[in-house]
Amino acid sequence: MTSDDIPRDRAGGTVAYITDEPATGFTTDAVTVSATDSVIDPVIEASGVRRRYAGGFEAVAGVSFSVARGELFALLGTNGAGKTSTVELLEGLAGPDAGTVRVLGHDPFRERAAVRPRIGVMLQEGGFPSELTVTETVRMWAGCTSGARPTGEALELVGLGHRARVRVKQLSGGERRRLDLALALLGRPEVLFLDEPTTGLDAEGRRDTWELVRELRDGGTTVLLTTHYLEEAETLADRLAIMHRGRIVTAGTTTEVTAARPARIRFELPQTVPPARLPLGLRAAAEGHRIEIRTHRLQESLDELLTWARESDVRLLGLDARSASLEEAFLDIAQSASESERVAAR
Ligand SMILES: Nc1ncnc2c1ncn2[C@@H]1O[C@H](COP(=O)(O)OP(=O)(O)OP(=O)(O)O)[C@@H](O)[C@H]1O
Repeated sequence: MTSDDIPRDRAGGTVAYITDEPATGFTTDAVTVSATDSVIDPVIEASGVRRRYAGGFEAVAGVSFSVARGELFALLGTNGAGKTSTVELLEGLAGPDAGTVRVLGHDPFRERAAVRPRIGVMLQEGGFPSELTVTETVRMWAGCTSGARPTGEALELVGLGHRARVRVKQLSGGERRRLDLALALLGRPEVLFLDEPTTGLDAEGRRDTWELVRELRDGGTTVLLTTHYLEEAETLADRLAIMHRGRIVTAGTTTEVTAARPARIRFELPQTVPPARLPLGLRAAAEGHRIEIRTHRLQESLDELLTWARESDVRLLGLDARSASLEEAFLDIAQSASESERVAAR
């Protein structure tokens, strides 16, 4: 890497990469990752699944993953990556154009009657009759659900007990999401599909929902979650997959997904200390006093930096060192995907 390649951060400082590290970019156009390895007792299985819409656009282009009983699996992805299109196949709302889908050992589309009573579905948009009250809506739904929970219990579960008599049209966006969740939980499902369950919820509502989802998972419910909130996936998911343009480009536990990304060390040098004085292995371009170092050897790099600072009597201002987050991994994927698309378009 030459100094011309060194990107500037938003604060106008310098980003230095430890150069003897493995490449971290993804080749999202070429890679299709399978997340089916070593899953014992799979409850949800997708194998080589494809879905094409009218006009021939392939929204799901060969997706494979499995979810074990009692596991919480998160499907993440860029906008339009194909998450909802995939989940709808698992929910039995459509059949795949190729590949196989199994839920609780059945084809959810062809054997809908065997699967539907055992799953709970929270769609991205519920669409309730707006004139009914919250209670009437739950009762109506309970009429089509075998072994439904009592209405009050379902509403208390999602923190809507105090809104029971309110008309649906008077609920806030966040309250409607909670009502959606109450309906998905009515039949005490073995498998729960949650499509962006906390969109529109405030911070407290989001945390309450996380708590509830965690309790359900701990009670043995298998959960497939799609979300745009990376913190949500990081907090809840046992494993996750990241989709882009119809394919899974990386999958695993949060630790596995972030392990390949470099950690960051940030600090500011006093104005009297030029960056060129940094040890050779950590040296940034000789401009700017805000330094960001990316490294795959966080402990060694930090050790080297702190030793140098102590021996040179230099105070590192605002020192911050952290491993890669899921958000960074995600942004890495989105960025390298756009770059490979730009190259392909040339
Ligand atoms: N009924 C449809 N007909 C044609 N194209 C569709 C249809 N539904 C979705 N698509 C397209 O398929 C692609 C995948 O959409 P999908 O909703 O599955 O993505 P997503 O990952 O859930 O997106 P988001 O995160 O933005 O909700 C998008 O390009 C979308 O425009």
